[in-house]
Amino acid sequence: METEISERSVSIDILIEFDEKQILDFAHANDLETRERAQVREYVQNILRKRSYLDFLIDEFSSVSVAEMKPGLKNILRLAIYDMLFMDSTPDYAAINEAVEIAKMKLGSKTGDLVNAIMRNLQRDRDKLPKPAYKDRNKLVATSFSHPEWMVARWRERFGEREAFKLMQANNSRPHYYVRVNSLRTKPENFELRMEKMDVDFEASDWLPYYYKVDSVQSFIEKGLLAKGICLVQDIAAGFAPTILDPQPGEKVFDLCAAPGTKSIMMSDLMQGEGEITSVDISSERLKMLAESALNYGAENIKIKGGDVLEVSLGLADAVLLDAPCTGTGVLSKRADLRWRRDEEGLKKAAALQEELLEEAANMVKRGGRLVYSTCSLEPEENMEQIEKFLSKMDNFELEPLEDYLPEEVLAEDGKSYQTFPHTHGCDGHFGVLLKRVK
Ligand SMILES: C[S@@+](CC[C@H](N)C(=O)[O-])C[C@H]1O[C@@H](n2cnc3c(N)ncnc32)[C@H](O)[C@@H]1O
Repeated sequence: METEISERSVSIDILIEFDEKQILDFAHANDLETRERAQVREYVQNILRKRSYLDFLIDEFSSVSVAEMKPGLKNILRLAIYDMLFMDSTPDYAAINEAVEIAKMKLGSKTGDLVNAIMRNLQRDRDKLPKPAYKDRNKLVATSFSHPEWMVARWRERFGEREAFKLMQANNSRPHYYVRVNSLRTKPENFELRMEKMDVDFEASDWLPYYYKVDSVQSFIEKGLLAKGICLVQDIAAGFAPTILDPQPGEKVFDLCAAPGTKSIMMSDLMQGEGEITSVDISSERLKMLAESALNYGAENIKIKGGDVLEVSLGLADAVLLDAPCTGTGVLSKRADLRWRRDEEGLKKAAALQEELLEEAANMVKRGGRLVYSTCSLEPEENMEQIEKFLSKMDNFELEPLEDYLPEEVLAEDGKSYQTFPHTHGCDGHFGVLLKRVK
């Protein structure tokens, strides 16, 4: 019981900090055991995936509105309601008691009483819970599916309502994961034997070699497979950008916006460690992760360079990857926090930065060389519209066909870009193109 309280308590601390500072920091859980840390992640991500709906219920059952509540009380209630309604393993009395204990401990006995009253009200109506019934369709959908209204409005308009529902349902589901074998460390057949011994259910992908779909990466962490560099946790759609860049052993490659580095590591593997990858990123914190991974994965041909892509001078490369910073609307199932951190202004800013970065990246490609632009966004302004703008300014680049590299089902009709969607492809939403410098 005590550890359960601490998992819940730590989850609440993380959620409070997210409300106050927009920072999602799982380091609060560092003192817990591996499994408890995983439980904290589940709580936090699931509560963020259901946040608007949980807030709607709080408003229905409390005399104080959510808008007036301080982050402490609000997040204790969000977790308690989530526990009661969505955690089959938690009986109602335990959901209530633990929330009351945490409220008393963090905010005093009066708040404990308030939490108790609100939760008892909700428990009484547990089998006939109210449903959101706003006249404004976007508000209604946004509350029911726990997405921000601006996102709902644009997706309903672009995809139609049924399709938008499916996308949001996928964003609200627990995602599948992919692991990619690092061939610098082991062979796929040995890796499969290892997974069998670990009792892991896996499915080899027929899209790209070396990828396996798994339900959880927990046992890979526990057995130290990531720390030993045996495999990488990387969504299969994140592997498309390095795949179409197709870096060859001996080539000179720039990975701009490289940290935390999964694409650099994958490219080092594709190049069999021969040639040179210069991995650039503006974040020194994130570059530390890249440096550690490069060591773990035996990716010896990675050279790390801190700095702003708009300012560094690197010379020319055979192949350049620009995995641009973006809104991340394609990865909302794994990063539930992103939906609450993004807005339309942020989308405009991301698109403006991407435009500058792309022009700069293009200047680093030697004649005859390749440039891949990729994002984990679903928004046209960050994807194809960005490329159309680029091509209207630069007559020395052309789009290359991708059917030799990727399955048809992820390609646009002309075969010159890929875009995956969580609800149709069962993986994260990624976009990418391959550009060749022709003169
Ligand atoms: C989508 S993430 C990159 C993920 C990475 N390619 C991978 O596969 O692990 C975008 C990265 O761009 C970096 N970034 C943002 N603006 C930058 C700039 N002006 N110059 C260099 N890096 C930048 C961020 O720090 C972030 O690490």
